[in-house]
Amino acid sequence: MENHQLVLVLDFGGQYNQLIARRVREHNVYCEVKPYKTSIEEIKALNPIGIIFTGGPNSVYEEKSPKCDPALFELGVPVLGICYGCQLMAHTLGGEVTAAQEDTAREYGKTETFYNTDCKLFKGLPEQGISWMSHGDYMAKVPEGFELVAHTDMCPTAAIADEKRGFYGVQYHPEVNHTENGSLMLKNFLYEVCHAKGDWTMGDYKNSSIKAIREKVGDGKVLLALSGGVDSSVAAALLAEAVGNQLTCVFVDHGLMRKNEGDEVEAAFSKWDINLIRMNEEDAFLGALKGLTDPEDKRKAIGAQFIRTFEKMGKQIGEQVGKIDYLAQGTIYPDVIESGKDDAAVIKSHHNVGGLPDFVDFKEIIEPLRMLFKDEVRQLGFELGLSEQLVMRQPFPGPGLGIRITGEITKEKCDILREADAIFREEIANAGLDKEINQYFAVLTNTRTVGVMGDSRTYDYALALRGVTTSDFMTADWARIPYEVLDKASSRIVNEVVGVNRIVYDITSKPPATIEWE
Ligand SMILES: Nc1ncnc2c1ncn2[C@@H]1O[C@H](COP(=O)(O)OP(=O)(O)OP(=O)(O)O)[C@@H](O)[C@H]1O
Ligand SMILES: O=c1[nH]c(=O)c2[nH+]cn([C@@H]3O[C@H](COP(=O)(O)O)[C@@H](O)[C@H]3O)c2[nH]1
Ligand SMILES: NC(=O)CC[C@H](N)C(=O)O
Ligand SMILES: [Mg+2]
Repeated sequence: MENHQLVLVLDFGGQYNQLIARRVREHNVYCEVKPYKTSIEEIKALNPIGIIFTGGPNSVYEEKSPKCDPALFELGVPVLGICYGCQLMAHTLGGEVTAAQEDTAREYGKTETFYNTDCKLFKGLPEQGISWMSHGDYMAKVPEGFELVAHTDMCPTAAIADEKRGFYGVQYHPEVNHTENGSLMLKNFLYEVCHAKGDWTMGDYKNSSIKAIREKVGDGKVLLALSGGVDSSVAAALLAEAVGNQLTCVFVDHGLMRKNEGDEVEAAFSKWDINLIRMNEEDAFLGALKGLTDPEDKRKAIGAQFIRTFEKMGKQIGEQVGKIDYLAQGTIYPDVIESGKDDAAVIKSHHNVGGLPDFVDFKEIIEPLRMLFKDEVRQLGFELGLSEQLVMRQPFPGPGLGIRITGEITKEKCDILREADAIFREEIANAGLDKEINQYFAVLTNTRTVGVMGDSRTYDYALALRGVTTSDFMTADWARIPYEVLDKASSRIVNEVVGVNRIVYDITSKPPATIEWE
């Protein structure tokens, strides 16, 4: 996004890093998160208007803890350090950080904090408020040139500033909601200190993406993987606007779709002015999954089969329209992060990122939404004129029922799950809860349990129902679905679906669980 000002977030392994990026973008400034190891050359090339250091689990005085290049402080670019980032700045510039002693500060949670509102960071804000703390280390000495600009009862160094050089550090977490006015403190850093123009809006993003796609693709041809979900539909609308009929969309019916999904997608997109091809690949996908039980193996098999199908389609379509160089996908930021980008742990390999095979037979993969969060994608969808019904759909993962069946995947299990899931979704819709619950579905466990039906013993699958509320799908809470709705869904499923004799409801949040079971 070379047309926008950029704030760089350097990631030291904190828990709230994505939240920092969100907050910055909410203030209309484009922001990217990069690993702390990013070289000084790369940072210079990015030309950021400001740099934010995140928190992190380490202690700066330990030899092996992540550090930054001191040259970073010579760039003339303002820096805001948060928690570990603040301690690192102090440590690097000649201050001293130690483990907190009993009479100094070890603070956790909501803490009354006093601010010096002459400092730019706190300009126009109240002198007192709650901040969210999470630290066991303490800045015993702050570097030369710095002043103390906030304190708590326990901690004299709740915030430090060297306003001349534009360096600020806060011991608390301004990015979390628990910090009163935290978002406005970040805004002050962006506008008062970094002099941001506020040039990141979805309208701008749309226009500059369209321009960038046109420049890249020229008169080349693009194959877009269209699932009918929110992300790829928004990507399709963007590409259609950018390159018109140089675009062909392929919808793969992999046999792991929900009930009637294939027909619905085909019907919905037949109204669009795009070339759409529906491809039935059930045998290929179920074949690739045969005998696999480990979730990561299954995800990787599905990811690889997707690409093989796209390559096959690329060749076939290429014979009619000319060679296809580009494969486009609706990959979004959480897909990238959760697949273990940079130093983050691999949670699960999303089929379109970590599940990609090593070799992909296209010149390039185009992913115009790769830097966006889900709600930003939705905003872009509205900007492109897509209907609310499409933009606000609940997400459906690319591997489909493949990650909702534990153990080996067979056609029989897919059929059982399809029926049960359709009933659950119907009951949620009947209860008018389909907008409130952000994602809801059934999961077929690999556990069979004993039941009694019509006076005889059954030994069938236990099925789980899952419903979550979330805005960004990075964290989620389980939905408090009324008992009557669960009751209706449960009794209908055991009565109508052969092969299921027990229903459980999943009451775990994310973290510690994830939304999908695999
Ligand atoms: N059945 C499919 N056919 C073609 N492409 C697919 C299919 N399933 C997934 N993809 C590709 O993989 C990408 C990632 O899938 P994902 O489910 O995250 O996104 P989505 O389906 O577009 O949106 P949503 O998250 O709302 O379901 C999609 O954007 C699309 O490019
Ligand atoms: O396209 C996708 N390919 C995948 O491999 C994949 N894995 C999870 N998801 C979806 O991502 C969101 C977060 O899910 P988890 O909490 O299970 O990681 C939820 O919305 C999941 O449905 C996927 N989507
Ligand atoms: N949240 C953080 O960044 C913690 C920083 C450091 N590990 C401390 O305990 O003080
Ligand atoms: Mg999807």
